Amino acid sequence: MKVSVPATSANLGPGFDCLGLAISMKNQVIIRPSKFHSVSLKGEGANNPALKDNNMFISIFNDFYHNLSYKKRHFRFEFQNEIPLSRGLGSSSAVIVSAIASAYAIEGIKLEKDKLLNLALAYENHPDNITPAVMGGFNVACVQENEVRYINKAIPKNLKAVIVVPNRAISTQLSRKTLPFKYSKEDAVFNISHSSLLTAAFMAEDWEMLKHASFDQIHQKYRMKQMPELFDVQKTSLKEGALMSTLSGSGSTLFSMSYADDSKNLEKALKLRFPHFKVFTADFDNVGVRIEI
Ligand SMILES: Nc1ncnc2c1ncn2[C@@H]1O[C@H](COP(=O)(O)OP(=O)(O)OP(=O)(O)O)[C@@H](O)[C@H]1O
Ligand SMILES: N[C@@H](CCO)C(=O)O
Repeated sequence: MKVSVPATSANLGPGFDCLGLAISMKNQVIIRPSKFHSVSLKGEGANNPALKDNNMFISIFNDFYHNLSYKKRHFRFEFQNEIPLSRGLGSSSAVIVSAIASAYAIEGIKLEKDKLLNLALAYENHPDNITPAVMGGFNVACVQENEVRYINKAIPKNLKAVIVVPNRAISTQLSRKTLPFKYSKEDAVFNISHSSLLTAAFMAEDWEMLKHASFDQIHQKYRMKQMPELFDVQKTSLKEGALMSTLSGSGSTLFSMSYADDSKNLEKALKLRFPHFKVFTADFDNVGVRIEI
């Protein structure tokens, strides 16, 4: 059985904890019944001993599997990870979503995507990464009485993600601690209006509007101060043809969106200017979690 989940970029500037989209890089796991428990890790995190000894995927998988199955079976887990850890590309959401989906799939129990999303919410209480991880595409989501309410829209092929991954990780938990406890009415109005305009721009496919809508007052500047070079990455991206350029999730990655025709130049300019960071172009993912029995 094979499950794969795409990377995600959350917040998209002003949409703190509510906007996110899926990117075509994935974490994949193959699970087979086996005589003994065993784990193989390739790609991102392969050299991280914590992922072998105390793996979040395996602990979530076991929680669900033991509830769903009366059998006591062992498995071999083969992980192939493309999503870098703690860089703001939804690595934790990918783990949560794939672990829950795998526990159901291995027992042959059908799990609707909406139910999967709501189960994932117990592990990540903001829905902006888990929703695109499950559904793909662009998503606006909020939580009401422990349920995710969302609207989803596919992203056309003529747009690309241009991604700058710094060489330093930022944990979401720590990055949330850098944010103020209170905001002014002006900052609240700024973010509500920009987030609404950005959502409308995605729905109407008015890509030029992203150049005006993607600004934020409530989280990016506080977080980016931890790595001031990111302000420069953002400025360079917007100057070199990005439609929008935002801190991806809680950082440290900078996500830009551009027309496919402009993406090569943008990638080249960023590679030249920031040779110590990983820069690449990716498609968007409009499918979300994939399960092959
Ligand atoms: N492939 C993986 N296998 C097991 N655990 C993982 C894996 N990827 C991430 N994790 C767990 O998730 C943690 C990172 O989560 P964190 O929320 O800080 O970053 P992120 O999800 O990459 O960023 P963001 O939520 O901003 O997009 C890691 O410290 C590890 O515990
Ligand atoms: N909305 C979340 C995304 C990262 O998990 C944050 O900005 O902290």
